[in-house]
Amino acid sequence: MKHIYTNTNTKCVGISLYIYTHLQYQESHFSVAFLSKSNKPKNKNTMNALAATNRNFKLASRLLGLDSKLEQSLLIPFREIKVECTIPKDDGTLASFVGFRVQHDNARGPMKGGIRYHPEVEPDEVNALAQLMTWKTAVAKIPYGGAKGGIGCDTSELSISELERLTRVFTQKIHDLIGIHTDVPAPDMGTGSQTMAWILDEYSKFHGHSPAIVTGKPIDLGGSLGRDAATGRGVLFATEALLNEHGKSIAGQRFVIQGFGNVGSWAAKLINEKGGKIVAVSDVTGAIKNKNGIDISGLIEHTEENIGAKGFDGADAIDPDSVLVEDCDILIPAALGGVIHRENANEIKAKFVIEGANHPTDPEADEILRKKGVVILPDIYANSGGVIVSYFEWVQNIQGFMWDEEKVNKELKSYMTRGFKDLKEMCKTHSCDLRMGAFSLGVNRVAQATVIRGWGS
Ligand SMILES: NC(=O)C1=CN([C@@H]2O[C@H](COP(=O)(O)OP(=O)(O)OC[C@H]3O[C@@H](n4cnc5c(N)ncnc54)[C@H](OP(=O)(O)O)[C@@H]3O)[C@@H](O)[C@H]2O)C=CC1
Ligand SMILES: O=C(O)CCC(=O)C(=O)O
Repeated sequence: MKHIYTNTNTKCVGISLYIYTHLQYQESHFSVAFLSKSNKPKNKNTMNALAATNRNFKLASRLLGLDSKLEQSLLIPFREIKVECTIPKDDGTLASFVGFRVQHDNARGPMKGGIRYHPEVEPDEVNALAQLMTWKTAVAKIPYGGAKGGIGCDTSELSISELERLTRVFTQKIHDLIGIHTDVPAPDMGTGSQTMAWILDEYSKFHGHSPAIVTGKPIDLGGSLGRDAATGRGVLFATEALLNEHGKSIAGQRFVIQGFGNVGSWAAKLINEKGGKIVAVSDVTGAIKNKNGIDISGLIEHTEENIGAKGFDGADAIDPDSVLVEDCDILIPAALGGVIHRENANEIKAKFVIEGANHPTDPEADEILRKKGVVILPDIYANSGGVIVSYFEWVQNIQGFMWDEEKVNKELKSYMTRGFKDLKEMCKTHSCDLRMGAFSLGVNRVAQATVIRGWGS
């Protein structure tokens, strides 16, 4: 059953500050880069991420008629880990960060989910994202549970060597709580294949060479062909499945994409190749618009050279806050959570919202959009392409056999197509929208596994 676990290595930031200042360092040499935030939403217009996720879970649980004890057991995380990570910065001073790994549920298999590096990483959000991973892996019907991790840090303020030291310290603190058949991390916002390579290397010092300990790693270390593009490709397949049902195709549709990192840029490229027109894009540097369609290959080159979309010649700069409400047919949020809320939901022009990001839509906005007739394809299905190909990567590592990219993409398409069919079936059975269809599909599969194991009574 689930255990609430307190890691003995965990120290609160206050204690570590005391120890270090009294050992050898002057307070001026020491910066605390992150302090745990309170249990409040980041944005006054949004519900706390965990409260919102719990709410959706409980609605699904009631639809399924789950017993209240089983409901409690499914809701409480298996284990919550919080660790202090102190590194020497390049200038010799020390900086402390707080890292988290929340392992939500393992009834269906090893827990799986990304590691996020972002200033807004805080316990409730990591908890919510871990829970979403449990339902996502179940919707995808891959043999995993759910987890998520993160470090509260601003990657733009850290050098590559500082990021490497931070990742290695974090891995040292959690290595005995993750494992190939226990909990397998992957990239998320602010992390990528290089981060996974450092985790693999550090973990392997304790446990021997272990390529399957992370997914989304470089191909040379056992990564899978197609994993880099997988979440964006999954977004494409999910969009195609939804449009097909509405008698439409990608060609000629006008898209707006918020976020131009791994998910947003791959989704843009693949949608563009299918004839979709990307009319506005944003990232942290700003937002741009071209009603005739942005040249996506040119924008990818520009972002690589200039570290951001700002200043791209082939489009006009617009207010980043307005990107979500730009005129378009399909909106793809592919950055942060809680960006669609009660203050902007009414202004959204898109007829379809495809959730590339995790938890981009606040429950109040969900309701407003539903009343407006906007169809939302929920995160736990729409962005599941990443974890599906992570599963293929893990399988390849365990088999010691590499698949070609064609096989990876073909299998991904077949998993995404099956997921959409299962999701629609659930909507029909329970007369509910796509979000509740996805939640009830995921929750039902995890509940069944829990009961069969004998944990549910
Ligand atoms: N990577 C994966 O496989 C998966 C990711 N996801 C989810 O997709 C989302 C994006 O992740 P991923 O693409 O991996 O992350 P990346 O770090 O690769 O990219 C994030 C993008 O969001 C942009 N961004 C950050 N803050 C803002 C903001 N306030 N407004 C507009 N853009 C912003 C970043 O801008 P800049 O580059 O300028 O900093 C960057 O373009 C997250 O919610 C993640 O959880 C879901 C499933 C799998
Ligand atoms: O690939 C994975 O294991 C997890 C990706 C992830 O974090 C997500 O789907 O949100």
